[in-house]
Amino acid sequence: MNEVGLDALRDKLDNIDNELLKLINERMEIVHQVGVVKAHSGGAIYRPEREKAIIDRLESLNNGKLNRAAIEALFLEIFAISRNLELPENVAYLGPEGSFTHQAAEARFGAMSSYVSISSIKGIFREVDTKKARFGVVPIENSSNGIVTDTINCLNTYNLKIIAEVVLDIHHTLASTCDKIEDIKRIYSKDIAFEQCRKFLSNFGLDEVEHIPIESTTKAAKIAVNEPGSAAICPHVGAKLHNLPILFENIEDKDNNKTRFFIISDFENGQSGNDKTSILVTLSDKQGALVEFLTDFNKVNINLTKIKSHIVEGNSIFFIDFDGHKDDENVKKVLSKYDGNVKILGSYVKEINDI
Ligand SMILES: C=C(O[C@@H]1C=C(C(=O)O)C=C[C@H]1O)C(=O)O
Repeated sequence: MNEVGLDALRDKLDNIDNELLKLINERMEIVHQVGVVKAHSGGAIYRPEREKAIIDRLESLNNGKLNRAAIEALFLEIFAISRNLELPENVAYLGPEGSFTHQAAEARFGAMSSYVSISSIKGIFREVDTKKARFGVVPIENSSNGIVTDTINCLNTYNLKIIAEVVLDIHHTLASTCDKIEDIKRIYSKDIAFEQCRKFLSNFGLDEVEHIPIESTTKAAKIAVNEPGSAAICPHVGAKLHNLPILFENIEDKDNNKTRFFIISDFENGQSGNDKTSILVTLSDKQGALVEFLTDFNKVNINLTKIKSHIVEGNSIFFIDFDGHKDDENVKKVLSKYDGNVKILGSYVKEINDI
């Protein structure tokens, strides 16, 4: 292409960008007005169900080159920036920087929000409970390692709400300053990451070297970069963040390794038409109690998507997910029977990428 053609195309782009800027600013002005209405009515600024409805509508209208993922990436960033102009949002995540939870937080809250790295799940609940952070992001389960008990315990103890779920595909890398695998004498990572990469480690004789479990995979990269003879199993972003050369990508045993995260806050979502609800249930210690509970859900046509038993202070409780919103008539009906035994943890928009 000659230079004249390029200049003409760039002029077109400049004009489009000028229009986009004008329109986005106009949009921000309206968001501001919505913010004023909400301030009067006491409504929450962040409305995931409304954001989903906008993305669904845009996807159905779309006849250009953008796919759903691209529309989502663009608009979630625009929503996050709008909300942030209204009310700067502090988001507490299970740190350190670059952790999978940090990635989940950024996927939802965009680049403009302010993030606080917290070193424990309980610390995140405390941060949101004391209103130091508006939102908290915590892992709830991994497809290979199951439920995260600390998160269940905190959901049981604190009166906070799950307002959204995020599911991330989890990929691990082996990163090290060593040029040869044989030079690796020890590997740092999180305990569950060692579990998830067992086959890879054994195939390369790395099950024989010392495995040092630490609290986060990104911290593993930070340590390994300063320690000759060591390596880290960490996310791609973690290795990049600490300038640790990546030797192997995607070393996890299962290629559909996923982690589900909850976003917690202190408000409840309205219905979106495509919701999921999480509850904790204590059932009486008599024969058939669980069967009766499940049958009751079946009778009102509620699809249970997850049921996990969990022990809290010696008592068995069930963590249950089902399709529907807590304000749906059939949900209200069935839950009223178990009043006192059920803690509703939150109703939120169901993610497409399920675990
Ligand atoms: C503007 C609103 O508030 C927030 C911002 C949104 C937006 O930018 O479109 C959508 C939903 C909310 O998270 C709203 O509720 O309509």
